[in-house]
Amino acid sequence: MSSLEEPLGLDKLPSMNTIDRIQRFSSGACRPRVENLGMGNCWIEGRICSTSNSCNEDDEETFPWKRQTRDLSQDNSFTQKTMTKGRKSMKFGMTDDSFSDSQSSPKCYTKDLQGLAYKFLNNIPKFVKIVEVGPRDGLQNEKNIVPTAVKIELIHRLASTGLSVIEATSFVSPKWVPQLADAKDVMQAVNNLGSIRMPVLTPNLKGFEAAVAAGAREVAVFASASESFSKSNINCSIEESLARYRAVIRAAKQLSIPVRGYVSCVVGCPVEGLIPPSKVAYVAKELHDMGCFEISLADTIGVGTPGSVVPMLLAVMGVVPIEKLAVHFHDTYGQSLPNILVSLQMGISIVDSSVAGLGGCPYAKGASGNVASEDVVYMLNGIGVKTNVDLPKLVMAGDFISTHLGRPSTSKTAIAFNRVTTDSSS
Ligand SMILES: CC(C)(COP(=O)([O-])OP(=O)([O-])OC[C@H]1O[C@@H](n2cnc3c(N)ncnc32)[C@H](O)[C@@H]1OP(=O)([O-])[O-])[C@@H](O)C(=O)NCCC(=O)NCCSC(=O)C[C@@](C)(O)CC(=O)[O-]
Repeated sequence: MSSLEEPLGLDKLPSMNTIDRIQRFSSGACRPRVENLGMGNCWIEGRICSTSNSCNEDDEETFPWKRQTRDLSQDNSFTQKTMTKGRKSMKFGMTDDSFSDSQSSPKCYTKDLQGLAYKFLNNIPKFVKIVEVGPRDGLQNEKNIVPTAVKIELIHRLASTGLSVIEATSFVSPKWVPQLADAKDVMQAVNNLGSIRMPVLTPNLKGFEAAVAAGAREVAVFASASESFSKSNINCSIEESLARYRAVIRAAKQLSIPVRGYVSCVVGCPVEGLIPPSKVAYVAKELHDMGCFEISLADTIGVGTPGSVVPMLLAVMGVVPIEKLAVHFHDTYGQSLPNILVSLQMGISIVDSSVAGLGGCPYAKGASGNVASEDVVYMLNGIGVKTNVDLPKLVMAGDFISTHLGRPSTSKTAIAFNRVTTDSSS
């Protein structure tokens, strides 16, 4: 389709000439050009290090630069030094001697880069489950009613990308969310899509029963860490909502239906401002204890940065096992990707996102679209994390719904992909 389908990855480096490689990476202050690194392919060969001696921490005789890296990493200004030197000479903080060695040994030089990259990306899970929320969170805020057939087609297109979880719709009051008043029709049309999980939002027993009648095999309940948002979104206090969800979960258990739990406003609330991490941890623990198999922590209005997300995650990780936690970011301030990256570094391996960056909550003033699924997959590809999602197909699903909505996708990856595709075909 375009040069993006043949990206330059470090896995391809052995077939490249060393000088060519250095020129490519050192020009442009180390910034990869999109045509080189398109589709976010991983250039960190052997990041999965369990099978590779090259990442053996103790193998300092074979790879003496590792000792140096470890020393440098104890220095607070390590990163800055590394980047500065890297920009100038691609030495990555090494002495001139070690660089000369590397030059005389291309293999070693490649391992230097790989090893250093591994240091930074060491803790990131090898597989991330993407929970696609576009058909629900993405569309719920659309003013013009999207035809049911378009919603169904979107879900089918998303299903063809390899996504394993697609949040299909909500069984909420149509007076509150008119856009999803066709939940029953949507669910009935997609509830047989093989092994793909299709959770739907259920705010109470009434919604749960309607969802099950329409064929839902997984549901989600949604509480908030902010009293004000709880009131404006589901018309009850946090405690009242937890009592409702206990009833939903009891009913779900009887039918062996898994229940996902959301905590909204995990960083900030449009009314209350900053939300204390302890409050988030409390609600997350309640949902977990009552039987939610997974807890999605949602920065509903997208105000979080790694500075506020890390303490929040630390608080929740203290009370809910990390493998049960998902993150859900809205991109109001463009912080979603750094927030996701830091979440992954902390061990989170489930990420919610929305195709084409659709989204927003009608009851959260200031909420913007969710992080775009295309951008998340691109980043994960780039750091060698598997998702099993086909990025070109995902971009096409985003194009489909964006065309229908009559506005461009907000996914930077989709924009870049489409630009390169257009350029290369003209
Ligand atoms: C929870 C309620 C229903 C309470 O709304 P209420 O008005 O307090 O409900 P009620 O129990 O008093 O009932 C009022 C009417 O609604 C009906 N009703 C009652 N329940 C249902 C139902 N399930 N499905 C269909 N109809 C329902 C009920 O039958 C009755 O009908 P009437 O007698 O007037 O004809 C309402 O506030 C509601 O539907 N809220 C949902 C709002 C919503 O969907 N917001 C967006 C969700 S996004 C989110 O929360 C954040 C998240 C998850 O995306 C993560 C993030 O980014 O933060």
